[in-house]
Amino acid sequence: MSSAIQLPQAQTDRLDAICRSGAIIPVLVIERLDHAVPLAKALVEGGLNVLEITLRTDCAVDAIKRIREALPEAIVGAGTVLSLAQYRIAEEIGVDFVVTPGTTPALYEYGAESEVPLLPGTATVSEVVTGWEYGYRRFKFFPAEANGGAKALKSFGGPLPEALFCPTGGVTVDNAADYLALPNVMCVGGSWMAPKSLIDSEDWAGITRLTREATERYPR
Ligand SMILES: O=C(O)C(=O)C[C@H](O)[C@H](O)COP(=O)(O)O
Repeated sequence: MSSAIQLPQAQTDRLDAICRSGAIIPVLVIERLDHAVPLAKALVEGGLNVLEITLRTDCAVDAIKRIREALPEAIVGAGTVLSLAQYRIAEEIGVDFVVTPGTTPALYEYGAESEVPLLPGTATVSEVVTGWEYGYRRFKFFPAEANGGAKALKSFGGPLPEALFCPTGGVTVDNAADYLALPNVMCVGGSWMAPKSLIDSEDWAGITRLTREATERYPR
């Protein structure tokens, strides 16, 4: 069975371009607005230009606006989108993509008709199959490590070889290799290169160092 509402192929193509432009999508929690631009610059300098800013903090929307202005070369997505209202805000501020940690049919439907592509969060095969009914073929797998890690994703590839994933949640510079070796993984997401301790101490050079370590180990 498939829904009357279908994700256009062009949106899958756009997601592919975003998810294939680097092996890693950093997932950022920005608590202070003045951290937004130096943090984004530190990551871009380390070689990552696709950034997911979680809408978990009060300043997240303004942080995205500032980063877009200061770093037009960065591809900026809104993460932790939990509702249609947040999806609309992400559209209004002109993000390049939206990421959800988990996905309801309402979010799948909204994403299929939006100009802004959705990378929908899934944790089970059933959730992937729900997205499949709306034409989705690209997904986030969250929380990846807690849900069986690379072994689980490898198993997803049996019945659903066309579904490609960005595993996120518990991914590290070391275990990223297990995911990136799978044919159904496009890239991984994670916060390890921008830990709260380094952001709080405004150690932007330290964040660039961790980012460079990751991009040198996993060049696209
Ligand atoms: O907020 C969201 O939308 C999420 O899905 C959660 C993030 O993906 C994880 O917080 C990143 O995971 P860690 O790399 O383990 O920190």
